Amino acid sequence: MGAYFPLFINMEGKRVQVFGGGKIAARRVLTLLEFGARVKVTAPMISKELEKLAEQENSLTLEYRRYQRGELKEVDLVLAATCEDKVNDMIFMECRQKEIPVNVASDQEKCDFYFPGVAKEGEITVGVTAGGKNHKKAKKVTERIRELLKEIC
Ligand SMILES: C[C@@]1(CC(=O)O)c2cc3[nH]c(cc4nc(cc5[nH]c(cc(n2)[C@H]1CCC(=O)O)[C@@](C)(CC(=O)O)[C@@H]5CCC(=O)O)C(CC(=O)O)=C4CCC(=O)O)c(CCC(=O)O)c3CC(=O)O
Ligand SMILES: NC(=O)C1=CN([C@@H]2O[C@H](COP(=O)(O)OP(=O)(O)OC[C@H]3O[C@@H](n4cnc5c(N)ncnc54)[C@H](O)[C@@H]3O)[C@@H](O)[C@H]2O)C=CC1
Repeated sequence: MGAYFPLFINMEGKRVQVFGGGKIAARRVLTLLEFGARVKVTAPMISKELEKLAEQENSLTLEYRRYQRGELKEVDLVLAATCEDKVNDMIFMECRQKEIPVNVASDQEKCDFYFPGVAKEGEITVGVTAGGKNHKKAKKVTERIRELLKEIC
């Protein structure tokens, strides 16, 4: 497959539902909040990091429960980041059926979009992806761009 086009989306007020409340969810929720999204995290266990964040951020709500098949409605974007591959697959299938853009953290084949490494300085925003093929390289490049932006912006 060819490279994914870097579309820059207005996330202000968009409703994002994140399944899973672990390490990966926390990193991504933090990024989404910076861009003005309204985020709901649904998971039986939610990390301390996310709990602290929810105390400070009105745009973040936490739901302590498992994903339920058929539950998705009035959602603009979904991230499936549970540690259960089967659950992530079920979320993926429901999103496909309801035409909700979805990212499955455990399976690069099941991503309508990749979650980029983000470098932001003032009005400049850079998103980095290796097209699902090399998250380590994406991370390295993002870090270098962050340094560069600090220097020149
Ligand atoms: C395909 C993608 C799917 C998606 O969009 O969900 C995906 C998939 C996977 N990542 C895995 C592991 C890790 N990913 C990271 C970090 C990042 N991963 C990110 C994006 C993406 N990761 C998507 C596009 C990737 C691309 O562009 O090619 C970044 C850019 C953005 C973000 O997640 O915030 C962020 C770096 C930016 C930053 O830090 O700023 C770390 C932490 C670290 O490296 O420190 C680890 C821990 C492991 C380690 O350390 O090895 C595994 C598990 C299997 C494995 O270990 O290989 C899979 C599953 C699979 O590959 O199928
Ligand atoms: N894309 C990426 O950058 C990376 C992706 N991964 C993948 O991401 C996924 C999550 O990784 P971590 O955050 O490290 O896991 P974690 O173990 O820290 O968190 C897992 C979360 O899933 C929740 N969960 C379990 N069953 C659930 C259900 N039925 N419904 C809703 N939530 C449920 C747990 O309560 C917990 O909050 C894994 O599938 C892993 O393979 C892992 C590393 C990096």
